[in-house]
Amino acid sequence: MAPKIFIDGEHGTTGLQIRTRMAGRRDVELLSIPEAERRNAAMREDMLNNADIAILCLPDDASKEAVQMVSANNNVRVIDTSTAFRVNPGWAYGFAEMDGAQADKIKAARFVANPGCYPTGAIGLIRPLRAAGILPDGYPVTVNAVSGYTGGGKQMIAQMENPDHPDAISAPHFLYGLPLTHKHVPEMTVHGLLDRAPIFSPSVGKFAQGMIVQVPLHLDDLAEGTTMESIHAALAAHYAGQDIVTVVPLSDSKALPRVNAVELEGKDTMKLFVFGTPGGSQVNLVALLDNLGKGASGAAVQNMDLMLAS
Ligand SMILES: NC(=O)C1=CN([C@@H]2O[C@H](COP(=O)(O)OP(=O)(O)OC[C@H]3O[C@@H](n4cnc5c(N)ncnc54)[C@H](OP(=O)(O)O)[C@@H]3O)[C@@H](O)[C@H]2O)C=CC1
Ligand SMILES: CC(=O)N[C@@H](CCC(=O)OP(=O)(O)O)C(=O)O
Repeated sequence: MAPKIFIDGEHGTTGLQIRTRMAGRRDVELLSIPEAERRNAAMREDMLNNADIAILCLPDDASKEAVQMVSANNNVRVIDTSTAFRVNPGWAYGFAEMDGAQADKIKAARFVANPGCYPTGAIGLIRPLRAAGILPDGYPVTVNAVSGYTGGGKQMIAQMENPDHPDAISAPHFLYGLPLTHKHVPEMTVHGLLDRAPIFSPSVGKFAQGMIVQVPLHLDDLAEGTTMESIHAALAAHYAGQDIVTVVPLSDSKALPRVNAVELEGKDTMKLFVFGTPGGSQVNLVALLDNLGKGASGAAVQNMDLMLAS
């Protein structure tokens, strides 16, 4: 019998994209409730407890309630796409490529926390350099990023697309998270293996799906002898043997005049770049992804497939 999957929040931005990715799959059975009943707690509880895997695409508080609804039922495994459980040690962090053991942890887990979109890029760049001893303790890491507006869910989509919305946003590009306390900082710190929280400055552009995450570094303050080439080699070695996270060869990135935030729209992969001048003293590490692809829905489906393979 095909495993049963219930997407709680299936009519929201992340949920809809997961459903689209599952369309036509015969190896799983999708449980569903009508859009008008999406907040019907009794129906949701019933679906949640009849699923083999429940994928939660809800705000944090609703995710916590949903986990309560299934906590006593060991037959149900959970993938949560919210921020609620990402630094909870009882949950496997759903970024399979972040180190060699992570895919097996996800396969075996009952509870999997899908990463945030920005942390996917930031951790993808930082963690291999911490693990290789290139990025030393105490380094003042900064993370600057731009996201497509779908990252803000149904509410921000309406604000950006409907000029008559009472809180319409007309800016083509804006900074937010200005108090520097964005909810993704703990996750970047813990899973980036950082001993010091990064300064994180997010922004949104007037495009639906896409994301650029930048981590600029001074080579003089890294492990002795670190070069642009050695950083690239460490990233390339870390991500060898799979094709979801790729490290763009230096010979290719050197020839690029610009990086297009929407290049990977609709894709579930991530590209990493090392920019700078050979022999120079600085590099800019860049991650390119779709906030709803590897940054959310694509990662959730990848995690579901790993769990089903166990
Ligand atoms: N958008 C993105 O790029 C990313 C989103 N995420 C995370 O995914 C989760 C979902 O976000 P997103 O899809 O963007 O949000 P949306 O607002 O687009 O969708 C959320 C859905 O959940 C429903 N919902 C809200 N509260 C409840 C409740 N109490 N009970 C049942 N259903 C409820 C909403 O219904 P209603 O329409 O009635 O409000 C809506 O259908 C969030 O935790 C978000 O942080 C993670 C990574 C990236
Ligand atoms: C553009 C935008 O608003 N982005 C969201 C993050 C999207 C994401 O990764 O979702 P989680 O809430 O699940 O972490 C934000 O900054 O809150």
